[in-house]
Amino acid sequence: MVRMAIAGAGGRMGRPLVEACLATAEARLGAALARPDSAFVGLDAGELAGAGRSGVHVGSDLRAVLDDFDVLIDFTRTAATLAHLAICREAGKPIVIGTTGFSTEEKALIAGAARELPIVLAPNFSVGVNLCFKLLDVAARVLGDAVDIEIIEAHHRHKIDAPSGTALRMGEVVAQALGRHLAEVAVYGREGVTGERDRKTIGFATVRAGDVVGDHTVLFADVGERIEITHKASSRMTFAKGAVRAAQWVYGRAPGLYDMQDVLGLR
Ligand SMILES: NC(=O)C1=CN([C@@H]2O[C@H](COP(=O)(O)OP(=O)(O)OC[C@H]3O[C@@H](n4cnc5c(N)ncnc54)[C@H](OP(=O)(O)O)[C@@H]3O)[C@@H](O)[C@H]2O)C=CC1
Ligand SMILES: O=C(O)C1=N[C@H](C(=O)O)C[C@H](O)C1
Repeated sequence: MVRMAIAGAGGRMGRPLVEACLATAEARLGAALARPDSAFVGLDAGELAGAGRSGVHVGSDLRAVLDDFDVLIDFTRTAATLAHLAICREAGKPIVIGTTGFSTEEKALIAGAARELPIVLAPNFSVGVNLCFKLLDVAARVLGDAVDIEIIEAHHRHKIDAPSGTALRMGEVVAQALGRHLAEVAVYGREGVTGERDRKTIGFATVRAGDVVGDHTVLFADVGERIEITHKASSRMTFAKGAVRAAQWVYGRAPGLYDMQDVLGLR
């Protein structure tokens, strides 16, 4: 039985995370957290998630609940996740991080903490997206430098980072398969007289609209044919179930930086 704490319990991901945790026989909801000034503090976390009474009330101080959980699941904002990570590092608590939008320096900080702590960091916890990462690697190796590669993603109007963490990881997967460095070949949007396309570039296009949960397409376009690998999420529960699975998997592991490919045995 793994006891889990959910950060950002009132958020779009926080609520399905609480629900997924409560619905998993081998997991227990140990704690739920929100900002100190949040109207959710004091509410029953299960009721807030629409999953019925859990007996766990939303708190606002991670240090105060350290004895109540084994693994923290954090899908919040970069600054909040890094603050929670510092506390987990002191306390030796594993952490599952779903937050996206970290800078290179912030990713290095997380990697540093993983020398002392088991951490699962993944831009997408769905099984389908992680399968797509494998398919993209194969597609890029087979198609090679003959094709133009473009990554198109769409998300809801509230998303604050772009391109999505998943789109960036897709870019890294195809770039690595082709022996390119994403930082050198990425093109983030186009405007004006751009000139002809340089074959080695990997283009990103971002759509933000309505309530789109998360769509990703990688387009491999040759002359005469094109291949599209697409994933569409229709429920956040797919991410939440994956994160709860990751929390069960990471508990008791050696320190290290893991991702969902490790959890699913896809590496
Ligand atoms: N890896 C994956 O599979 C997925 C990752 N994500 C990522 O998860 C993150 C959250 O997304 P989403 O749930 O849509 O966002 P929301 O804005 O709905 O939720 C964020 C939550 O974090 C809380 N929060 C923000 N700042 C703090 C803080 N300083 N201290 C404590 N709590 C804080 C918010 O509280 P308040 O509302 O009071 O500000 C809110 O409850 C994003 O980075 C997103 O990209 C999303 C889906 C899947
Ligand atoms: O913010 C979201 O909603 C999502 N963010 C993740 C990302 O940035 O890749 C994953 C998912 O697509 C939903």
